Amino acid sequence: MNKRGVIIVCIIATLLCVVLGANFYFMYYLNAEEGQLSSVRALENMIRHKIRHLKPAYLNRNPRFFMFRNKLLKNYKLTAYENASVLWEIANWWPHENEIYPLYDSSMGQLLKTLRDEPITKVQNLARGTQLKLLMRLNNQQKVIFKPQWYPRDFVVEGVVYSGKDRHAAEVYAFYLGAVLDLRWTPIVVGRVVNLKKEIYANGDQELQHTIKIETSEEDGKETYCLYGKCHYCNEDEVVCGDEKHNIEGVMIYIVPGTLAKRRSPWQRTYKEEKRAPWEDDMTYCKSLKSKMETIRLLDLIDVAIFDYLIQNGDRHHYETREERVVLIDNGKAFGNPNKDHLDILAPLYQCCLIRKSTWDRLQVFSGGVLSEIVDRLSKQDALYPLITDKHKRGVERRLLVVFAVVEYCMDKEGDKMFKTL
Ligand SMILES: Nc1ncnc2c1ncn2[C@@H]1O[C@H](COP(=O)(O)OP(=O)(O)OP(=O)(O)O)[C@@H](O)[C@H]1O
Ligand SMILES: [Mn+2]
Repeated sequence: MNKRGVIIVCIIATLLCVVLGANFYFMYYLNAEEGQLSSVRALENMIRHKIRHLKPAYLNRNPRFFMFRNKLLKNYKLTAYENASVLWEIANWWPHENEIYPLYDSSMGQLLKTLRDEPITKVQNLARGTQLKLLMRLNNQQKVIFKPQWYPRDFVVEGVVYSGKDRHAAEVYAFYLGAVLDLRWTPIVVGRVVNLKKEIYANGDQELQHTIKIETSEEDGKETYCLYGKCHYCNEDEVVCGDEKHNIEGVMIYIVPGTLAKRRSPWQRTYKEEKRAPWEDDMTYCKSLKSKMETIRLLDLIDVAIFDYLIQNGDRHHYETREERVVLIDNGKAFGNPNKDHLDILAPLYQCCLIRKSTWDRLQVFSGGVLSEIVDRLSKQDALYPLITDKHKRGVERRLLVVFAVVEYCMDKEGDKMFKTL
């Protein structure tokens, strides 16, 4: 070969290398991505398969349910009381670690009634968190947090899982669901219709009054009160307005006594639609967590994942702890879209394949349509009943089956060692 020939061969070889190299590089990434994608898909297919072949015990009513039903209904029944102060004092002694209230206590029904009936004596904006909320004082004594209604029950929040504003009634639902599942880690919450003029504006401090717009109709002179409040996302164009009697719906959230610490969730989303978090693509994500995090904390977070999956709260970017145990504060972003289930809220369960034995036993008590039914029965007394639409109720049942299916999938993988008693 002459010199020119050698140069041409070299150029061709280099070009080939570059093209092939780039191609291999590209193929490598394609495969890696496909591998991750297929593992998420494979899991979904596995769950689909498991759901089709669920044992009848998961689909039928569990006779053990009757042992719980009457006790629950009795314990949470709104009951007349004499002295609200005494009840508040009792309830403020209740919390122990992350258990906010006792399993059964004759004061519970009375406490619920105080939240419904006691006079609101002072109101101010509460600029904690990012959404509109108020701090209210009941009968010059007990402080509660108030979150107002933004949407009617049948409003479908489109978009990503954390879209939209708070769904006030979800906070009440979460309280009763926690009670039923024995995850008594939520604040005590009661729905209430409140008068924006006579109860909020009239008892509000100056700063709050400045965040309420009063408009008078030129036609009939009728006033409309609209609150925009003070918070990160608050602005004058997004308001909660009273009806013709100035009433608004909202929820009274009992303040959890003690110190809460806020921590970043390991399964936090990026909150950027174009950017995915590591846990979203890595099915082995839990492996490293298991060595970094105490098992009890991990088990708490798995309970939280099941709870959040049932109600479709995909916004637990941080979780809060009380005495080193996880509490379920802020459940307002649940029940956004009844037509869509976000399986990835369950990632802590299917990636770690661990669950507290007590949680697993408890979930099975409420199989066969009973879970949504008992929450419905309990919440019948609430001022906001029905808390959710029938479509959302069916969603809760559908997702409970998914939880059963995922646990079955984990049992195949891990056997009985997936159940923990911590
Ligand atoms: N019932 C409660 N008892 C004690 N503290 C509470 C209670 N509810 C809320 N808080 C405190 O107020 C903070 C804000 O409340 P919350 O998380 O409900 O607001 P948010 O506007 O939804 O916040 P974010 O936008 O971060 O989700 C909480 O982080 C918590 O520290
Ligand atoms: Mn929130």
